[in-house]
This record gives sequence, structure tokens and C-alpha cells, in this order.
Amino acid sequence: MTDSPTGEAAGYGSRDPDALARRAGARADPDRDQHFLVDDRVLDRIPGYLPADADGSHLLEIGGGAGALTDRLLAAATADATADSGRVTVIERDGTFADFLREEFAAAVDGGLLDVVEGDALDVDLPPFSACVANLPYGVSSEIAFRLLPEKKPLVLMFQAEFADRMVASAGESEYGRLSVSAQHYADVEVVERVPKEAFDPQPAVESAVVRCTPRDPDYVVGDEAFFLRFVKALFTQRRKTVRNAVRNTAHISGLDEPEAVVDAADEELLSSRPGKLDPAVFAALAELARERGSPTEA
Ligand SMILES: C[S@@+](CC[C@H](N)C(=O)[O-])C[C@H]1O[C@@H](n2cnc3c(N)ncnc32)[C@H](O)[C@@H]1O
Repeated sequence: MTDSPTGEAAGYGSRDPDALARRAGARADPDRDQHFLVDDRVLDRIPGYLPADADGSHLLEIGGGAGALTDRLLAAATADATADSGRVTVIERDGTFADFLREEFAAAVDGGLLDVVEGDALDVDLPPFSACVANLPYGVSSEIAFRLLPEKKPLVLMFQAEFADRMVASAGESEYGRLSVSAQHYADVEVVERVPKEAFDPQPAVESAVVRCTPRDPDYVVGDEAFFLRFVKALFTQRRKTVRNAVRNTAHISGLDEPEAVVDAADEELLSSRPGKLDPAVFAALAELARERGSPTEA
């Protein structure tokens, strides 16, 4: 593994994560959502999880840390020597690591290959990007994912395994819920690798998983996306109730002024089912009925 002062002479893609952390001169702090990937095999595989036809010309990384994944992304962005060079943008909240990334990858920064944005990924304007690959800070992974998903770009993201399982769950499974319907509204989502705690330093409390999100339009139509997502959120607060009672009991969340009109118009079989059993297309049809009959107020 490369452990040169800057590591840059060896090109990109083979920096030793431990050597990077040593050069950064600061320890990853779990209280700041810092769990650095230290398993080379996992690091090497992650960029390859982008869909085969993804445009990798401008990769976004959220949370660069000491740069082990940034190094692999720079390798991916420069792999095709015949194409115009790709680019990488990293958003990193911690100023110490943002400065270190600029130093460690100074040639890439100078060459216009790498841009390091110091800031909170929840606040900064998202730069233009063609795909995002990141080992997310778990404390805000849901918020970041739902900033990225509406952008409709390919995403390869590391999450806590339990969160990943909820994202990819299907109707009727115990993990199926608001998160599954909302994520699958924007993309095909799949767990492509489970990652043990030992792959990180410091180790997180739980197992992790890499999720690939391949954007696509849903196979149903919703007239008002914000209402659809609000309605899904509302009904899943009563996932074990019948749909009939869930629609009635959650009108204060979904914003329906007339939930009874929705119940009157809906199909009996659907009303006797449970929110956790409805697949996204059925949810969408019910949300459309609710929008037409239930007099929803603006959020
Ligand atoms: C799980 S670590 C990943 C570090 C590195 N990419 C790796 O895989 O080793 C998450 C990184 O996100 C940064 N971070 C935490 N919260 C953030 C936020 N709200 N916005 C941007 N970066 C954040 C942390 O400082 C840390 O460097």
C-alpha cells in the first residue's frame, strides 16, 4: 500500500486508509459521525456498484473524512484515459478533514479534478453531480438520502444495515414502511453488500450495508408528490390498524379535512387491509382518491 508523504506519485486508488488517517493527524470521532472505512477490499468494491450505464463524469461524495473513499473515487473518475477527465466533489463538515483532503489531493485540486466543499451536507447547495458515492454519516443518513433521491441520479450509499433493510423492503415484510415506499418512489433500491463493523475505525455499534439506488419513474402516477409522501407518512403511524381506521385516525397528519369521504369512496377489501400490506402502487391509488375526495389542506 502507498504511504508516501502525499501518496500522489502512485496515482489514485491504492492509498492505505490507516496511513491516510495518520497523515490527517486527527482521530475519527464517533461523536461527530466519523467512522472511517479501513478495509481496502470494501473500499475497492464500492465505486464498482454504480449501475453499469451510470454517468461517472462528476462524482459527489458526502463526508470525505481522511479520504480513503475519495482516493478510490478519483481513481474511478480518471480510469478512462481516453475520455475527458472526470471530476469529484466532496462535501465535508469537519474543517480539519476538509483541509487535509485539499492537502493530500493537492494535485487533483490544482488540476480541477477535485473540489472540497467544507460545510454541512444538509445546508450547502448541492453541486451539480452525475452520481453520488458515499459512506454516509449515520446520524443524518436519512436526511441526506432524501436530499439526494429527488435528484434522480445513481447513488451508492453506505447506511446502517437496519436502515438499508427498511429502504429495500417489500409490502408485507416486517421492515416495510414509510421509508421503503418513499425511497422506492424515486429509485430501484437494492442492498449490494453487507459490511461488518470490523471494516470501520472506530467501529460503529451496528452492521452496515451498501445500497444502490438506480433512479426511475414509479410505475404509478401521483398528482401531488408532497401529498403522497405525507399520506404515506401518516398511514404508517398506524401500520397495524386497518386502512379504514388509519385514514380516519391520521387526518391531522395527512391534512385531510374529510377523511370520511375517502373511506366512503374506497374499496372494502382495501379498507380492511393494513398499511404494511399495501404496495406502493396501491398506496398511490389510495392517495389519489384521498386527494380527490378528502379535501386535503396544504402542508
Ligand atoms: C462515516 S464517515 C466516512 C469518512 C470516509 N468517507 C470514509 O469512508 O472513511 C462520515 C464523514 O462525514 C462527515 N460528516 C458528518 N456529518 C456531516 C454533515 N452533516 N455534512 C457533511 N459531512 C459530514 C464526518 O466528518 C466524516 O468525515
